Amino acid sequence: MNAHAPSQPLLSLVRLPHGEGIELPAYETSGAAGMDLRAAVATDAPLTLEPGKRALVPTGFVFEIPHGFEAQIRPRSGLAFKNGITCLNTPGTIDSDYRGEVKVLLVNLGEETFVIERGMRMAQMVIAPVTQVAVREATEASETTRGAGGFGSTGVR
Ligand SMILES: O=c1ccn([C@H]2C[C@H](O)[C@@H](COP(=O)(O)OP(=O)(O)OP(=O)(O)O)O2)c(=O)[nH]1
Ligand SMILES: [Mg+2]
Repeated sequence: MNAHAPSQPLLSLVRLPHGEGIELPAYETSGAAGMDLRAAVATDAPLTLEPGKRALVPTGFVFEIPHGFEAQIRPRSGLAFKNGITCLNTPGTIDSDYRGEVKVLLVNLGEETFVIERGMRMAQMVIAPVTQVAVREATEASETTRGAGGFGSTGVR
């Protein structure tokens, strides 16, 4: 389901040679927040991820994120729960001006070796609006009730 309504921001994808035959990212259900990303590893060379090891897994695409948005690469909860596979840098940040291949930094926090095969839905991507702020240096910050309290200052109950 990749139909484009005129008011929707448009994500353009440029397929790389090793992405040939990989399905485009898509929302799996009508209310899905994320689109699943598939692994563009070679069919005859699946990626073996030993416990404790990490790997940068290709998606096979250059993404042109619309200006004013970012893509956040996040783990899939099923892979995390069943296999201990997660994204090391979650959420990974894809800038709207990035024109390289999007890759997913997976890490195996499980006890078993995990094999990533071509076409496997390995992670998901959420497109989110970004606000770029103006920055200035100031001599003092405004007063608040919280003040400098943090890191558990309000308790747990
Ligand atoms: O999971 C990720 C994270 C990043 N990137 C790409 C797209 C992103 O726009 C670029 C830079 O990412 P980031 O800013 O997180 O990395 P950095 O270490 O700060 O590198 P740079 O100095 O290139 O910004 O790398 C990915 O393909 N996958
Ligand atoms: Mg950066």
